[in-house]
Amino acid sequence: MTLTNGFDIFKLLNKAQYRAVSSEAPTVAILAGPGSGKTHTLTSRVVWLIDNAGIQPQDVIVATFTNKASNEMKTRIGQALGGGREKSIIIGTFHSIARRYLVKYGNRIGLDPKFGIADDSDSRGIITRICKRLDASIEPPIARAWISRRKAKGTSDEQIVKDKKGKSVESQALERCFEEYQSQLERSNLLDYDDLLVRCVELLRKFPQCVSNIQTVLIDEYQDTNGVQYDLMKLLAQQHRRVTIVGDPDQSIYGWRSAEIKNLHRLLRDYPGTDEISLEENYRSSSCILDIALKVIQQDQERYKKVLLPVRDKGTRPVLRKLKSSNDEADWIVSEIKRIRLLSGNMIDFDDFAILLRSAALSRHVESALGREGIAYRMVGMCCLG
Ligand SMILES: Nc1ncnc2c1ncn2[C@@H]1O[C@H](COP(=O)(O)OP(=O)(O)OP(=O)(O)O)[C@@H](O)[C@H]1O
Repeated sequence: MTLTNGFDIFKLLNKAQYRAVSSEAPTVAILAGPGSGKTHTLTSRVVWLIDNAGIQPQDVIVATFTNKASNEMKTRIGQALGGGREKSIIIGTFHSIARRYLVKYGNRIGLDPKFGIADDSDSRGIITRICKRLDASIEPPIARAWISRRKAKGTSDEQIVKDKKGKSVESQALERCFEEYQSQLERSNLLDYDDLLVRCVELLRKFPQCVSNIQTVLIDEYQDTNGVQYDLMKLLAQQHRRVTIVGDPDQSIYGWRSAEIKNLHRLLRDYPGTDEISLEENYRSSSCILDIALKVIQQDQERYKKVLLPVRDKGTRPVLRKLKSSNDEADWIVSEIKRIRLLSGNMIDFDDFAILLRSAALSRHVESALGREGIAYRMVGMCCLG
């Protein structure tokens, strides 16, 4: 399959990926494990929908979970489509897409178009002040998480029933804090991140014509959507009900941010006839790594079952060592680096090794051990993994 500009981005697709990219079904669910080319497939589907199925770029919405992912996707789509056509596609995080519609049409639901955004630290500050003033024994971080969870739930029928049941156990102090927080935001013409989604849902429910041009909606990392994001996805796609999602239920990392694994079943229920496609080949890891990862994850009896077949060779068997102290761990890591380097006749150099830490605070012992052995190292991305 060649594009109108003669570029053949599809030649790199395997059979299952190709089927997903060119599926004629209105709704497509691509469910696959890590490193199986999900993002690559989603990007190619956007290109196919525009170049092959004739959908106009400005009628396509692609939602991702980070700005970085959006930018990368835009670049890749741009390279394939050419002619700057990617510039008209609405690609962004759920929040940026919601903000865009609210700026344009928010006055229809009584929003001042000059609204500001309360970022995390603004929200924290407002809630801390309210908690102090209320003099209730609620911790501001708990109140904040509760408020955010409440907004993120969305408004599906299941959820409303649950909310009604839950009301009696919700503490009055939290309710009060919630109300005060909302009126403070309103007085200051601010929306927090959750409000962007909630208000956009309200807008699109009342004024579906705001998205009447939208032909198709594609979602990356679908496993991380929460209730309100699901509502938003449905509303954005309400005109033609054409949705493509890619995700890996095993990789859901936003449980704490109300990501709902149930959203997958909800999608299959709400969009009967969804073309379910699994990508089984893994391009990233050796079979030894995949075997161990599967053994861990398969302990979850309720997981959505899917296969992961290595394309790469067997590789080296991963080793799990439990040592008595952080010092012992650090010494062992350094001795392993030296051993492996020696075994390779110094072909493997120090900058071929990476040591991953769950948090930067854990680096002290490792850094001392490396220092003792005179091994130069570089600390990168002082950000936690866990
Ligand atoms: N058909 C293919 N042939 C060769 N390489 C491929 C193919 N599909 C994907 N890849 C490569 O596999 C790697 C993983 O691709 P990609 O990032 O799209 O996977 P992913 O499933 O989105 O990963 P993750 O689960 O981590 O988000 C990339 O280096 C990509 O270029």
